[in-house]
Amino acid sequence: MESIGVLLVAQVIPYLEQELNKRYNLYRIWDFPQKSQFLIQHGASIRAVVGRSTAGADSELIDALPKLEIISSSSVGVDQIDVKKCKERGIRVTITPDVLTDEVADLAIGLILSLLRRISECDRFVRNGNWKHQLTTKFSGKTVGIVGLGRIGTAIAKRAEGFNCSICYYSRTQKQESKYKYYPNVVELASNCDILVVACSLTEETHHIINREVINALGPKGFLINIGRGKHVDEPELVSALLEGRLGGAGLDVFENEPHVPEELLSLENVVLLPHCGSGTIETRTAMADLVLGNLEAHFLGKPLLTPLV
Ligand SMILES: O=CC(=O)O
Repeated sequence: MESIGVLLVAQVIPYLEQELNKRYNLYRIWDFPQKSQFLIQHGASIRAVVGRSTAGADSELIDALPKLEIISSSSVGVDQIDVKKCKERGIRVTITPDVLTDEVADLAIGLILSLLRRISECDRFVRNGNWKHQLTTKFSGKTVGIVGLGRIGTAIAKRAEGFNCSICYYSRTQKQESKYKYYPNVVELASNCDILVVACSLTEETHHIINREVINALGPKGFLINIGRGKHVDEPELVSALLEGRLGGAGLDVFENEPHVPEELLSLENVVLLPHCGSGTIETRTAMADLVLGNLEAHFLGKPLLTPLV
């Protein structure tokens, strides 16, 4: 397999990069300052692309790789991949579902606790030599509204139940098997919960699903948690709602234009800001890497893919 050309389009954990390098003829896109030059020289030898949540393969890249057979992404989201084009061209797409569900759900609960109990802020007090006691907000028993009751949304709901929270949700269609209260639109969900958690995938329909109306419905005592994608939220609207006190607070693992974080958020104490690290544990990133490697191996040996999307 050493002769198979594989293009790595994003930095991944060293283990994955080393394994890819051992097994394939690996090209790292960042080694070539002129991407267009790289594509002219090597585009025709690339049979696989490996990406992650921050970079995949858009239509332009796919067009420049005539021999591309498979895109193996170390992520559950595919918003960086032109999936429609892959279907048209018969290019397989694999992702890393399930192995990261617990991690992302754990982080959502961590964000909720940090935001409501102001754990990050209190830590900053103590580090600065202050011993300030302030009253915060209780999490146990609150109503948690979840946008998108898929694998991750369900795992968050289960964890929140452990805090005696009432759970409600919005998704495109009501889940008949779910015991949680369903709202047919996000504004109604936001009006009826204390903490709104965004856990759906990013599609054209869910782009800016959290808009001014939703934020206002959540209100000055409401909290927004986003562990999905930055583009789920109309970020300028979120920033002005926080500055104007129309929203109680926000816990954000993702931003609209990563790694850019709106300047205004940096000085607010009612926000917790994380660098898109939902699945970022050694255990989970290693499991994701193994799935990427396993999918590539299966493909090139002509075996069934482990976690195919397309
Ligand atoms: O953001 C993380 C993922 O899509 O896996």
